[in-house]
Amino acid sequence: MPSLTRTPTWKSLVSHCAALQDFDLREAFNLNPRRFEQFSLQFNDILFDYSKNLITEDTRSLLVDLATHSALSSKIEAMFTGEKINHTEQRAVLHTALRNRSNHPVMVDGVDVMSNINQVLAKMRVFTDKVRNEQWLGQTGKPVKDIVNIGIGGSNLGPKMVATALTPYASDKLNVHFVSNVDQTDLVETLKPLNAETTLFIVASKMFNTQETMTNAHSARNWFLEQINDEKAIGKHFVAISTHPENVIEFGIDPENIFEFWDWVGGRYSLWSSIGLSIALQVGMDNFEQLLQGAHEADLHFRDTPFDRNIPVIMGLLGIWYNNFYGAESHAILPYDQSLRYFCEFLQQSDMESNGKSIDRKGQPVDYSTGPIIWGQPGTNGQHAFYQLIHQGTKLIPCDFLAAANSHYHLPKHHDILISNFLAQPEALMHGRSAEEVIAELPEQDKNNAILVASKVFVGNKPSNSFLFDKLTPKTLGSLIAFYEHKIFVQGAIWNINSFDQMGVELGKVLAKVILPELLNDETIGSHDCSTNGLINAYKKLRKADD
Ligand SMILES: O=P(O)(O)OC[C@H]1O[C@](O)(CO)[C@@H](O)[C@@H]1O
Repeated sequence: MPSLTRTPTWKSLVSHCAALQDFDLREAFNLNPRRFEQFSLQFNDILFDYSKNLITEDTRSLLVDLATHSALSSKIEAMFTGEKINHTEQRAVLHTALRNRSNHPVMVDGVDVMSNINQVLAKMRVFTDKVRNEQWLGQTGKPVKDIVNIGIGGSNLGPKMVATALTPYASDKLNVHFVSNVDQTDLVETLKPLNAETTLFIVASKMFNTQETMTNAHSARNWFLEQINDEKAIGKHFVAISTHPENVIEFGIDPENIFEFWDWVGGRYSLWSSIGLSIALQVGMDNFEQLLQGAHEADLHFRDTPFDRNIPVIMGLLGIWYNNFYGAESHAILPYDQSLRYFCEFLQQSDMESNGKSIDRKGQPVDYSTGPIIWGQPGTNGQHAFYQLIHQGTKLIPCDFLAAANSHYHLPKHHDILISNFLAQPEALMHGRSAEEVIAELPEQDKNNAILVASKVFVGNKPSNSFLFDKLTPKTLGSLIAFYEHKIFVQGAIWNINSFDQMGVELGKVLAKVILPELLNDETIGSHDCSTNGLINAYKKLRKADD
């Protein structure tokens, strides 16, 4: 098979992009009043408007051709049916099975994984009901008030994002906290207001040997035992989630308190598994299952819908359009929803750990750009921080805007103000403001001030997608997350990379293991390059001065 960039479809896209150099979105909307209908899709309560993109019908057809010629359909099937598409680690990739509410069998190595999945879901239900109904009592007979999820990466970002997003569904008897950083500030400041008698720790780690999580878990255990000096009490205050129960038992957690998952669940795709226990405790198992249902329906859409009407396929293709043909380096995620304040952080891991790769599936260096830099934060805060650069800077930054038509809260005016901004920003990016428009608006004495006029011009023609949904319910959130997961899949499939390993996080960990013992003595270190030696030795001096 020729390299991606030498395929006829790729070459057609290169020529098409060159032919579109003068494409003007304002003109496209003026000429075609049906552009919104042509380039928007409805899925349940989610409206996906992608009409404000630098595309024509031909662009869409060519991009769909690219997907077709990249064997996207068979790659999707391979994922859903449990083929070991994570070939470097010889693993299936089955987060879709975790939310397979149809219960149709999904086979891995000849075994249907659905029965294990359902058993763990049932165990989660029993446990969460007990805790939420105040039947799970701590060592001193008191019900749980605070839950501390200790985990990092996928064992933190997904649960933290969803638990935060679904706060309106939260039990008012429980507070869920997340500790991830090995920086002691995280644990110390989280535990400060808590009482061991009413605290439940969830140690969440796929491998159960991750340095940050294990260090935090041991310190949490010490904090607990300082207050309740009884090893036996650990069983009532510590539960674990892992694919490695043997490591959990070694840590000292009761085997009864282990919630299992499996090596065919990638860390960054694991919130649907027992890693979502903190979510289920916060919002209840019925709501957790609604989250799964939303994702499942999005999975069916992704698997069964023709590419030109398939939301995650279109999202992935548009990303490729800008990344590979316009040289865009990043993609902004801009939810107009404070509940989604961790959505971008979550997607940074999902996307960048998945598609931050530079070799193809055969181990050959790629000659095209792969995963984008994902960044952003909730509107309207972002508007008062970095939108200046999106509007008037030199870089092309495709944006995703997301908003719910209905808030969970009812203060007068707030939501309409929020939504007016959600609507105005994509319009401003697309429409821009010409020098003539600027001059028309300026007072008479400034109309000839060329510098002022130039500084107020917005070139416009900047692309964005908008997602508008009814309300941020568990089900809608499940669908949105699944769309983004599948968008990442589509791009990885077309770039022909393995989106499901993460070897790039290893080297730093290995080197830190070499450095750690060097910090534990007072000797001057000379075994690294002079910069690293200099920093280590400076740290040791400063640390001593601090003592
Ligand atoms: O759940 P674990 O095994 O502690 O791993 C945490 C995170 O570390 C990584 O392996 C590397 O950052 C992630 O993929 C994973 O989500």
